[in-house]
Amino acid sequence: MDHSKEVTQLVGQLGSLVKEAGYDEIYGYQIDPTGEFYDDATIEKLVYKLLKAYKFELQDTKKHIIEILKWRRKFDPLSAAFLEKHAPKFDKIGALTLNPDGASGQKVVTWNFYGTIDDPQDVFGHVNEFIRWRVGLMEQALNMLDLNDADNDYMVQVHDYKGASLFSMTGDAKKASTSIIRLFGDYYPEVLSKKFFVNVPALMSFLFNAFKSFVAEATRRKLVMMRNGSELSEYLKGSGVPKIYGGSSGKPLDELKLVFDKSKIKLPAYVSYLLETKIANQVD
Ligand code: HEM
Repeated sequence: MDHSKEVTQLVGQLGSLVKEAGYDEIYGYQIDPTGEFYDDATIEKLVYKLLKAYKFELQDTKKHIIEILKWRRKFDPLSAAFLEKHAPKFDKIGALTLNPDGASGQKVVTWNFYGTIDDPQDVFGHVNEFIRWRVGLMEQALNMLDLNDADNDYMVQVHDYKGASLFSMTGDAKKASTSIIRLFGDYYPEVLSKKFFVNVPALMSFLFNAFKSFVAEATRRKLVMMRNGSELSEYLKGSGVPKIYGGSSGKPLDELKLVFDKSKIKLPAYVSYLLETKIANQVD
């Protein structure tokens, strides 16, 4: 179905949404049509994505855009991704890889190893610290997508639960998980192509349905659970995927990790501008 009418209508109203929210950036793109970093073609793609998330209902989409903008103004996810230094304990439980020869929607992959956590209180007990790190990983992955490339405008997320036990599913872990699930559901619509859960211990597989109940319906359909890591290759292949998961890379995930380093990775112009402005204001 052609939705160009809704896209045009919504693009025409972005200026007023920006005014109402007091903020003009979503997923690193400037959405104020009068702004110097505004790019028509990209914003049309972004607006299409947002409309799709809310079933092409204009009023509902507008309401959600305002909520997303207000949340981004307050939470500052770009800072979580590109400025803040997160505790080294998080390095072990998350990674971002690129998978350039992967299938459509499978060129950017985030990984979480929540089963390797020895001390759940240390990781999930300070929930804000955890949330800022997890959102930062999400934003770094978003930054590697290209909304103008129909093969790279969605990402894959993998949860590897190797080593997980029911003892590690503490109250803190449950609270942190449900907070992230809600936050991703509310503020990151239409970014996932698939989310895979691998090495899920048989005794914990019931958690799949338990967690799924918190997830929005459209996302629920994208979740796939499997017993072993190597089964992942039935769904995800490529040079950004290590052999233990059935991919074609001989390197372990640690070596494939994309580490954000400003000197090596060029951030989009508007993201750089916003970050530089923030740094300048901190110095003043
Ligand atoms: C030690 C045990 C576990 C911990 C600490 C944990 C942690 C988390 C966290 C932090 C999230 C938030 C989303 C994210 O970070 O991407 C999440 C989501 C989720 N988890 Fe787990 N989890 C555990 C076990 C399991 C198991 C065994 C399953 C079964 C497959 C499972 C299924 C899910 C599902 C379906 C979601 C929602 C997906 C989403 O909306 O992102 N979890 N979990």
